[in-house]
Amino acid sequence: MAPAPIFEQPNVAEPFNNHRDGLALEATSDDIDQVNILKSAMKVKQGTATQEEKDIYEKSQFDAEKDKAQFRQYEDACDRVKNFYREQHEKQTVAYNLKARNNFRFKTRAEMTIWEAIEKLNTLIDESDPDTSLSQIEHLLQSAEAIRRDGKPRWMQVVGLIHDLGKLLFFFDAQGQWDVVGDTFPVGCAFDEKIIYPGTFKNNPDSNDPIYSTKYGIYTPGCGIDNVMLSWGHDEYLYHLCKDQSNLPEEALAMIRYHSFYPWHNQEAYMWMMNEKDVKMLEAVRAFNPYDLYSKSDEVPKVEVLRPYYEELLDEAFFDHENGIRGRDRKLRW
Ligand SMILES: O[C@H]1[C@H](O)[C@@H](O)[C@H](O)[C@@H](O)[C@H]1O
Ligand SMILES: [Fe+2]
Ligand SMILES: [Fe+2]
Repeated sequence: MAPAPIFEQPNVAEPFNNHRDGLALEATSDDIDQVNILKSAMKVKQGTATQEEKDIYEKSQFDAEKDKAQFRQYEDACDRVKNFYREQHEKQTVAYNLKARNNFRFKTRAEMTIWEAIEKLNTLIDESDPDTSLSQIEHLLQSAEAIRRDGKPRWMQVVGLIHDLGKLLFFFDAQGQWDVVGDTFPVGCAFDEKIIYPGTFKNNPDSNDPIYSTKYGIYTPGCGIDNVMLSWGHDEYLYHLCKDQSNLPEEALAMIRYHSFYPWHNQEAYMWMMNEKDVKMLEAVRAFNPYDLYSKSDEVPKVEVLRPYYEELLDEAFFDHENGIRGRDRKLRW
């Protein structure tokens, strides 16, 4: 018997980002003009990115082969990283994930602009990351700048700038860092050996569950990654915020939602979950990954010099067409 749906089941028959089109339908003609200007500014067509500037799939400036040996060396990582993952792998259960999602849905934790969020995040030191000694704001700007340097679309530069803002969760409802940062993995089915430190799942209660410990668990092959419950953290949190409150195309939303799902986009685990849409989304997530990872060695960006440029991008990506508020000024619900 198929298990009952236990978490958000997006209606895959509806066009993605239908929330935007829904708004446009109820709007006045002035609003519709504004939405159209905005859509063309973002080069968004039916919620999907068009090919503009340099193709997002065109090779990045980074030499992935050379850089690979430099980053994500978990075997050599310090105890801080190893302890982080031991705790995370023990505590990310189906039960916890249901609770976290439920809690998320019925609450607004803060109202802040994107730049306020960037500044607030800056005090966090990510315990899961073996590679960066830079602050969060520097990491975000480095990623964005690398995407910009390669001539990628403006919406993708925005993804670089915001992709880790979900780590703000740490200052709200989190139980620690284990439910905020680190790589993600599905819960509700067997933990794959390709997840880093796979041995640390043995104390996760779901490892002994008769259903969750089977290969497919509560899922069916081809169910689509959007229908899978990935361990709760900064990706999922920011994805929901952007889906509801931004004008970003679906490729951007996938980059945000799956950027930490290394077992999938980097190790080819869980391929059996994919549906047709995921083939395209995997390409997008992979196109983004080098900018997240390899930009960590670039020079330190000058925040105040770069800010005006990125505020213009935010104006487009977060333009509030209901109330006519510039994206940079918009107080988002966090
Ligand atoms: O340590 C890092 C960090 O927390 C990143 O923000 C996350 O996206 C990565 O997947 C993780 O390995
Ligand atoms: Fe991240
Ligand atoms: Fe990142």
